[in-house]
Amino acid sequence: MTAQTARSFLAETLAGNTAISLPFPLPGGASGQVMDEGIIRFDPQDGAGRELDLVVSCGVHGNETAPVELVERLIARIFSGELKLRNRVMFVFGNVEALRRGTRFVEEDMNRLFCRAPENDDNTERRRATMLEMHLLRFFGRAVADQKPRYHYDLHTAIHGSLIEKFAIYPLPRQGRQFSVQEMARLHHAGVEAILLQSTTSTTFSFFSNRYCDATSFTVELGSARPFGQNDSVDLGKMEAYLTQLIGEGLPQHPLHGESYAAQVGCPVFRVSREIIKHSREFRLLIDGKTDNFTPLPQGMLLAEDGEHQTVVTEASARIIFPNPDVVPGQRAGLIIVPA
Ligand SMILES: O=C(O)CCC(=O)N[C@@H](CCC(=O)O)C(=O)O
Ligand SMILES: [Zn+2]
Repeated sequence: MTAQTARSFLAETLAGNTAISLPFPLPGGASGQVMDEGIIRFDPQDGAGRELDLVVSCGVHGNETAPVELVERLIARIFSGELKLRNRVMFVFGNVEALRRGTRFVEEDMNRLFCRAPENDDNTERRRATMLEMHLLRFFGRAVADQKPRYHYDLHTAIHGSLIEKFAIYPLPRQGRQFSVQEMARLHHAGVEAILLQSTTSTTFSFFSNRYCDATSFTVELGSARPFGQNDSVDLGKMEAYLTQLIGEGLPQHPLHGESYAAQVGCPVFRVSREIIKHSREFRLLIDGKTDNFTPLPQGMLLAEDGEHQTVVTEASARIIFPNPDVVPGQRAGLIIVPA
């Protein structure tokens, strides 16, 4: 692949071309390397002058294409020399086979397969999740050695309508660390309109990088899931500008005013109160599975039944996120959130 054709890293990946060698140096002076199918990393000319190391992933769900198009644009801008690197960056197209098919997953939802013991890698998504973990550990290993901050943004779009279009899930930082208001404010300036603090363990990609790579990590929901080429209504301008700044310059600092999270961050902040787990095939969600994200739930409402077990909304000012009665038993069928 030459610097010219390298612009279509996404097309090469979807075509199954993994044997890609890149010109050295790239026009802006950076070096690039394809690490694996759909995984490419770039190193700045002057590694010592960098401020942070960054992973931007997308396409962990294959039907969520707007973030994939955003990442493809960033890669093309690095190849052309228009975006000059200050920091190391690795881009990940998460579930390549699902992206080819335009489906959320092939055999199993990959965003439920991180942080597992690596045995039973008996399907496409399990093998891929293990491989992605290895690549992140390897990439961030250098930041650990150099004591540079590590960032991971896992970009998604939602299959539900949403009363708040762009929002981020913030997994609890590793033991002894706190949620950072400055990090939340950065995301708000990047177009995110609400933050969900998640204090429980999880099996998502962002939870993995947070827990095992000590990265500041977020799952970021950026609008509605649509097929490639149909994302004009998803405005990713602010997110693209933010990622451009992280790659080419460094971390913006925002003044924090006021006392509450919402005042300091500039947008509502929620915390996950409970996960609704589908334990058996008898599970019934008593609201429509297509209910918009952030829809308020009246206190006292019977929300779900699973055999004898009933889920009643006990929380005041609760809302629902990601309602999905069709997940396989054992998985989460929704989240109840409350103001933080
Ligand atoms: O709209 C939906 O129901 C799903 C959107 C989606 O894929 N969300 C992520 C969130 C991951 C997290 O909780 O960090 C997912 O379900 O994997
Ligand atoms: Zn997703």
